[in-house]
Amino acid sequence: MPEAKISPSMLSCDFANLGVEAKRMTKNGADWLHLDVMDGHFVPNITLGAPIIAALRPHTEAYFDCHMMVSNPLQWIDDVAKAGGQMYTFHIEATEDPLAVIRAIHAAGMQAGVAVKPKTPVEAVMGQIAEEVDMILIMTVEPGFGGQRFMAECMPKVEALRRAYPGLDIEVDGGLSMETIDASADAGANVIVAGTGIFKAEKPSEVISTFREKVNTAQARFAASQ
Ligand SMILES: O=C(CO)[C@H](O)[C@H](O)COP(=O)(O)O
Repeated sequence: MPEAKISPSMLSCDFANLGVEAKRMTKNGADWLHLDVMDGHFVPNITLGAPIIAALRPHTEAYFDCHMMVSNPLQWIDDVAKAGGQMYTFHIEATEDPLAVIRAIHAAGMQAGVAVKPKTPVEAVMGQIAEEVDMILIMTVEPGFGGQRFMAECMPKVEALRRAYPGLDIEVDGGLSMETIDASADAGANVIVAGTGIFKAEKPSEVISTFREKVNTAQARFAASQ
């Protein structure tokens, strides 16, 4: 049964204090840190890249969950691996040869994730791709910016994946909060990314522990029904 992993999106942190913010999240119970890499081409925004990941690496032992919103996913694999990235999640929409990208990520010593945008059908990552990746990310907003509305209409994709791949890590990202966690957990997601919902909360530790409890309860229910 895949366990809950809560991955605060550093997109919502104080970028002038990245190391302090990373430590604040792990102190509050975060399992992973979600690093949103944007290149200004795949999405209309620019955030951080390998040099900043490398600068952050000595400040925390947290697992670096790198979400690569870039138009050429092969280009950054070695840089991110050297910088200390551990999960390298690329977008299925950004490549014509996803298996080559997955294999290059594994060859660089990282885990491989594949992400799908809200309008991309889940079938695009099922079959051979799902069998080779370590995680599938179902975007619940259009990638590019934090603070957007959660798209519940993406939940059937999570349900279909969980039915087909009971042991797979399935991540959701975008608009996750105390109001939207139930829909995500009940659909079968076990890796929860939240920026605004955690960083802007009065008590981030309570949000993180609630997310974890809801995911683990839903996963146990799902396992019992198998
Ligand atoms: O990938 C992202 C945007 O592309 C962010 O991780 C995501 O939107 C998180 O922010 P929030 O929880 O505020 O929606």
